[in-house]
Amino acid sequence: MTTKVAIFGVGLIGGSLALCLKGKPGITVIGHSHRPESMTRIMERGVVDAATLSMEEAACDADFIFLCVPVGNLESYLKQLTQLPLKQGCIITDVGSTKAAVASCAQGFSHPGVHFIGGHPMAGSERSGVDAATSLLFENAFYVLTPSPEVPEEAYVRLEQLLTYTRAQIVRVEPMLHDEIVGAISHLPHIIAVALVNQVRDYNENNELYRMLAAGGFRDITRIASSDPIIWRDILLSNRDVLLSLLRDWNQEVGGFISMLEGMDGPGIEKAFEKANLFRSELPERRKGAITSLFDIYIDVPDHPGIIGQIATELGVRKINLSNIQIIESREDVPGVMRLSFRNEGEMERAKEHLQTLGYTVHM
Ligand SMILES: NC(=O)c1ccc[n+]([C@@H]2O[C@H](COP(=O)([O-])OP(=O)(O)OC[C@H]3O[C@@H](n4cnc5c(N)ncnc54)[C@H](O)[C@@H]3O)[C@@H](O)[C@H]2O)c1
Ligand SMILES: O=C(O)C(=O)C[C@]1(C(=O)O)C=C[C@@H](O)C=C1
Repeated sequence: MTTKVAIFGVGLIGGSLALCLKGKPGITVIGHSHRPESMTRIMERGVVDAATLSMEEAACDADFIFLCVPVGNLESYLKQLTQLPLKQGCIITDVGSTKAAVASCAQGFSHPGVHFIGGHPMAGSERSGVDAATSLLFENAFYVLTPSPEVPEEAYVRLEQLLTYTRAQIVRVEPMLHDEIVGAISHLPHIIAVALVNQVRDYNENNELYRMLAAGGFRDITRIASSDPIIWRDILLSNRDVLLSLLRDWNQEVGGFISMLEGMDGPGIEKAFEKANLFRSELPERRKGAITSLFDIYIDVPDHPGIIGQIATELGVRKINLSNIQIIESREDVPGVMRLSFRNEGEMERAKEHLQTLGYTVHM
């Protein structure tokens, strides 16, 4: 029996999901695109089994429908879908970065025998489009599902099972709570990054040295300022009330620093850094296998062609078996981080020791 998965919006997230599912036993992935140019591109990249511009063709007979379009388009896609003859038992889900708005909109559109379950993979990138898609995107990340109480447990479990191919860890959260939390840990940081870049951009108008000297700290905190404007316009507007409240709190945080500086409050500044340092060190290690028990190390590497081959050869000659190797967040002219995965602790420790003797900085 074939499971048909339809993906509407085959960009970064839709394309990555497609790559996780395509080729898996009994699964056929069909991509829907709203523009002929992107349809050609998704076929060229080979992320789906078939692609179509027709909503009906993509949706008809689908067992699962993933809406991977900007948040501002979700309502219109849902509306159009519910007017189509969908398969009994079909599960419609989305990947939007806010959950309350789509949940309330889904309440309004009923389709007998079809269930809507909101979703949000907590993984992404500042890049967008199908060219940035990768099957590894969700590995070990959290994947939030926000089913309403009416969704039968059987449907929830079916979606959860399909999502095991992403290798993400599923968590169930109420839509509004999701928006409050994700507002603070994702949406507010995007606003801060953009505001900071624009502040420095203004100073740079009068002095190019700002741009020239911008180094690690500025780049680390502002990577996400390069995110897609349309995607983020929609996210921020959709989580407006939460963000207004978070921004007021943020003003207080900023005000705290103003007071400490005005009052030459050294101990206060120290305490702020200590508190932040402690909380940050307790964040779950995003890249470490919560599900798989991979043994990973991270090394800083120069971003130049051939570096993967070089490291693999170094380990190969010492008969240290790698199970995976990946460059993470590789950016122009700054060191990239390479993740090396091993099947057991022994191999990992030997690799760590050897790479350190070669002068690499190794992080666990
Ligand atoms: N970027 C991230 O880090 C991230 C992470 C998790 C979830 N999300 C959510 O995933 C969804 C897709 O984001 P993405 O990063 O994959 O974006 P993307 O730009 O890479 O992909 C969006 C896709 O939607 C298609 N699309 C269909 N109708 C459209 C329309 N009317 N206007 C614009 N595009 C349209 C585009 O062609 C494209 O294929 C968004 O809802 C976003 O909130 C994003
Ligand atoms: O890593 C990034 O670039 C992201 O922006 C990913 C990120 C995040 O803020 O953590 C962005 C939006 C999502 O909805 C989920 C994840």
